[in-house]
Amino acid sequence: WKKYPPGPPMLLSAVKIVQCGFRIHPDILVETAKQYGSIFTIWGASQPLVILSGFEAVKEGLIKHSEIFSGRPVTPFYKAIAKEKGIVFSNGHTWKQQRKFGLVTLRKLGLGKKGVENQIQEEAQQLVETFARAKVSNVICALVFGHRYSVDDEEFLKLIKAIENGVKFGGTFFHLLYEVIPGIMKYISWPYKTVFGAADVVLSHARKETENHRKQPAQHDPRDFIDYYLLQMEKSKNDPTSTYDDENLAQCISDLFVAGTDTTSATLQWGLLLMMTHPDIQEKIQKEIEDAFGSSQLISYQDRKKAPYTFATIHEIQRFKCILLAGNPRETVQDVNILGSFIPKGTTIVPDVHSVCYDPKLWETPQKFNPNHFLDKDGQFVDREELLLFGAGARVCVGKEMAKIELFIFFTNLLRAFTFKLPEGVKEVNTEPVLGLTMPPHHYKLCAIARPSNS
Ligand code: HEM
Repeated sequence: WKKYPPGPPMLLSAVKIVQCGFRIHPDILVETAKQYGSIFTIWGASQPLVILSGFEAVKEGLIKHSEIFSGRPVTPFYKAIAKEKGIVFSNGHTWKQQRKFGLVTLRKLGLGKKGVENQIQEEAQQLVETFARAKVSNVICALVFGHRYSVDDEEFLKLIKAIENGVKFGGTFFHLLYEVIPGIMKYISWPYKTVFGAADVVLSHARKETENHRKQPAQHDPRDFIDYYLLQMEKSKNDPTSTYDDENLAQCISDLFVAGTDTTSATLQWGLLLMMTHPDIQEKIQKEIEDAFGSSQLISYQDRKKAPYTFATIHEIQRFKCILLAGNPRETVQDVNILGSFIPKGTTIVPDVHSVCYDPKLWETPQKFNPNHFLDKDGQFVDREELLLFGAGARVCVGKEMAKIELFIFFTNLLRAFTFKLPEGVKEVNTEPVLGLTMPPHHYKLCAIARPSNS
């Protein structure tokens, strides 16, 4: 029996989870921290979970002991889905090699530079009412497959639906049941058909695109992620330590879609909802955008410096409507002592990013939407390390730069083109999140009024 940091008894943890309808509410973790301190243990579906609560504990774990906390727990369900391939659900040598390749290749393809930015600008030009998920996915399509899809392409819509279904399943009752009884599918398979089917759709699509690329090899001038990967496979075919193979490639592609679509689109959906409920802030942003770029100038990420209030608001949207239930789980790869607590090797760690977003010690008005949190007294943007929405340390989000560019360019173009209001007769909008691993708003209707200079 290993020793873990203190926390509520096993039964109490289980009761709380059941009380919440098998969907842990982020507030439970904050409440528990008040009683047990910033490092405590709760008993999850099949094993103890050590929670790091508040900025100091999360930073100490993810940044100061970056390597020790760099493992990813691979639970029975995620093992069945991702087979420990790719980036998100791999560990050790495979993870190191695939992650490094992913980062380097995304950078080569123009992450943070011109390439991907042009793609994002192109998508932003086509702002339509069904923008969010489809537009975000199309940026990844262009990067990975080398082409985009029309938003009504059936195959593309199938892919987006599959990603949505995959993400929605995380944290549900049947997900937790699988983690506790991995053999459950032998007895009841129907709850799992949709999610395994969704994983199949994404992986089959990845394999089909890979075959198409093989038929037209890039040779010396790789055009996209798949081209780079195939060249790397060829280069390292005699290296016995190589993990570059078809299965890792398909899983990397799936990872980029699944990790990069719902996160960015949920943030944008919250952004528009908050603009509807805070018309004064929306107006201020529109004025800033108009003064800086007029009504037609192409907006690039570099331009964020000319729009500090807008950039600060995007960060505040991320803080105030933190889309992560807690933070992506990690695993300790060796025994460690942090802030006086001993945590054994192989423990699942949940960095509670939510608690950091609302920590009254860090934010002037934690419960209020307030872009000033990211502005200095002269109205200039201040980047704050306490905003840990992309994780931190060895496993920090691979798409962080890309997501930042997307959020800025999509958001500014949307607000330049439209004013967002509640539809006629609607007085209120539900501002509670849909509980899950990623937490978007509930479906809502908005009224997008074309702004005079754009109509
Ligand atoms: C607003 C948008 C996004 C948010 C909030 C977000 C957040 C995160 C978080 C919290 C993690 C876990 C980090 C950790 O373990 O500490 C992560 C990992 C990851 N993200 Fe993102 N992400 C976003 C967009 C993207 C995009 C656009 C891509 C790809 C193009 C992407 C690809 C990945 C990958 C591959 C990982 C796994 C890294 C690893 O395990 O080594 N993400 N992201």
